[in-house]
Amino acid sequence: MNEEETQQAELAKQNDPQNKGFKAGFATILGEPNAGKSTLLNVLLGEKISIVTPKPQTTRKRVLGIFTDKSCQIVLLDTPGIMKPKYKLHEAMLDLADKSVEDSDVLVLLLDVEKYQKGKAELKADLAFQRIANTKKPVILVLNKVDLITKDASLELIAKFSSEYPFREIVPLSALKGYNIREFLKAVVPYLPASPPLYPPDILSTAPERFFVSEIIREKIFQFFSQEIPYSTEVDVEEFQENYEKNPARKDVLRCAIVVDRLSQKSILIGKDGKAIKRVGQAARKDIEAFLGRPVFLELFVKVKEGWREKESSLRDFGYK
Ligand SMILES: Nc1nc2c(ncn2[C@@H]2O[C@H](COP(=O)(O)OP(=O)(O)OP(=O)(O)O)[C@@H](O)[C@H]2O)c(=O)[nH]1
Repeated sequence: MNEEETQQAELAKQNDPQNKGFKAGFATILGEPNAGKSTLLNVLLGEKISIVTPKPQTTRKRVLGIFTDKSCQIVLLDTPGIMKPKYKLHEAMLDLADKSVEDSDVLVLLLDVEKYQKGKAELKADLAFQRIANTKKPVILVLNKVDLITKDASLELIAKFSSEYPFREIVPLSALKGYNIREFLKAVVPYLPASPPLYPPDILSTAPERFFVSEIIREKIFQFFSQEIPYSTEVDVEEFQENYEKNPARKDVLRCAIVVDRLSQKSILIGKDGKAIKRVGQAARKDIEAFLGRPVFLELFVKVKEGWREKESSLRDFGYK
């Protein structure tokens, strides 16, 4: 669908009397790094649209995931994991999270229950909770990863958290196992305003394809490199030639820069005889082709932008501002 067709579909829907009783609105998912926000978003949408890795802080920009069924549309705002800011990059990420909160009808606080069982951690120490503790918006608490604790432990936590804050609902679930996802939807929908769909029902996200391309490459870097490399890296899709649609004998061409923070990181990313970057490229190309549903030629190269995480201009270029 081109932009004009999308707008027409939108208008047609707004005038459709069958939309009576429909609810639509924005929900922001907040949690500390690794709580499972991206996993939840992906299971809700049934497609891998937010990157998931076992390392904390892999989500940086907010992804607009859109869940639509017969009676509702939930526009999900995925926020970066809430942490103590160390770099300007982190401050910009937290500003994005605050902006998502402001734009929401309902907030979803996600906790990793394993951290909380047997009094190991306290709700008031959770950085995501602190960020929204004074909000007037309705907050739904999601206890994620209940597959890792006993039923009794999960009931104990529900009782404890409900005495600590007036959560509108508390939903125990497992995003990874897909357990209790329906309950989650049922908890969110009452807090959405009566409204026709805000977006056409067949789209899952408003982010452009090049965004997903860079996210997939970033995911591979997180998988294949350790220590500070992934956290110092940004991926910039410099060229996206869409050849395949016009001529299926020609692949789309993607030229992407992996931007690093320091010169010493460049040789690590490239690896001996270019082996490391080749591995990233091969794995990313496979996933990009699966995501786009067409063959691509992927060219990766490394660029050094000294101290980019601290520079206002670089943060703006990469869309954090
Ligand atoms: N056992 C279990 N593991 C889970 C569950 N949900 C997520 N995980 C795992 O927890 C890790 C972090 O999940 P993510 O979805 O990337 O977490 P996130 O909150 O988006 O993390 P950031 O991107 O760092 O903000 C991954 O290894 C997931 O597989 C769950 O319900 N049960």
